Amino acid sequence: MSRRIAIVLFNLGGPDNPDAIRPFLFNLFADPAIIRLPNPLRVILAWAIARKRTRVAKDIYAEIGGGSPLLPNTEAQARALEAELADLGEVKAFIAMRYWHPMSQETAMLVKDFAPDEVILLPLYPQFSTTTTGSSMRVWRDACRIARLDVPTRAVCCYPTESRFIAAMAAGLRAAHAEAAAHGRPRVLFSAHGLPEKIVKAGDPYQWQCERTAAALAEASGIPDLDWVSTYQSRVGRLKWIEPSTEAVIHEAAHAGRPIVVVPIAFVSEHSETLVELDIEYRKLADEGGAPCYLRVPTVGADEGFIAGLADLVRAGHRRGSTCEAGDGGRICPAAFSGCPSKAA
Ligand SMILES: C=CC1=C(C)c2cc3[nH]c(cc4nc(cc5[nH]c(cc1n2)c(C)c5CCC(=O)O)C(CCC(=O)O)=C4C)c(C)c3C=C
Ligand SMILES: [Fe+2]
Ligand SMILES: [Fe+2]
Repeated sequence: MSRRIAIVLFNLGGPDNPDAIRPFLFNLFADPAIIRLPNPLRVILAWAIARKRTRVAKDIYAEIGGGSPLLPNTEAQARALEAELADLGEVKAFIAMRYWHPMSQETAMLVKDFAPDEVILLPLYPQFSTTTTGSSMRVWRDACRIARLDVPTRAVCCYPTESRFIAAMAAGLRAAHAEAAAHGRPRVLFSAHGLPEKIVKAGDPYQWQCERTAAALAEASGIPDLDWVSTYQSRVGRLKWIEPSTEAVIHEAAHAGRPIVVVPIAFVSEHSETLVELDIEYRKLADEGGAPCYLRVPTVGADEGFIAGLADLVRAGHRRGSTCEAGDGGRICPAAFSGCPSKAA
């Protein structure tokens, strides 16, 4: 009989309509991985921040029809991955979003109904952060307990330099760079979602992994003398976030009259942070600063090579247990390894 394998794709989730924005933001700020305060303080603060942020967020999501396309885009990746892995057995890819539906508890019930022989957790975050993959793994474990889902589970923690992910992004970079080069020497920004600096100082490996992705991508592009820099976008709140900010570097490059190419390296599909922040807000900044050209490289989405790379990670997890593509003594994903549910099959 063929093996039944459930793949659980982790992503952040996004509000699917304007009324979902406030509860989505509440869920985000109530996460102890995001706001590191004890309860009831955290929940009170989450309620207040969500209330205040809702106005800004409604304007953001209004630019893309009032809701996030993250779920349909993740569903397309799920279907592509199932097709790519059909030879392993009966493979079904489920989606567990962290802050909006379908969330881990709903998904754990669906996985239980599927009755798999094995579960493989696969974050749609190439770089590990305690705020994203770490947080999703923690709630997945709780959801499994509640759903009484007790199946051998393996986890992929991260894949910051996975060769086919990098190759797919490099192809997009080469195309944008060639177009921008008609206007002068392009300034290339490898832009990742930022984090409060204190989370990185507490040991989160995300920034270090983002820099490895950027370096791998610069190298794989094969563009001689590429002028690139790692930057961080999407700052919210009053804390100090990691630098340099994507906005500041765009401002500087635009005022220097340079063509600008922005490559989102921590997102693997399109949503508000790419379609609004990068394509509308930062483009405006570049135009106003006088940049002769502003191009944003698309995310990999359901690109054939990228999906094949994810499939390789699943196959490695299927064979060996918890996988770490770098395998460098734990530096790359310490939290994932001490925390991810992993049972010998
Ligand atoms: C690499 C991925 C991400 C990290 C790391 C991350 C950390 C992080 N995010 C916030 C606050 C917000 N993020 C918001 C949207 C959002 N964030 C990510 C990814 C990462 N976040 C994605 C993919 C999205 C888009 C969701 C969608 O539109 O579908 C938002 C909501 C939008 C807004 O109001 O700007 C907030 C708020 C914090 C505080 C944080 C780390 C501490
Ligand atoms: Fe975010
Ligand atoms: Fe790893």
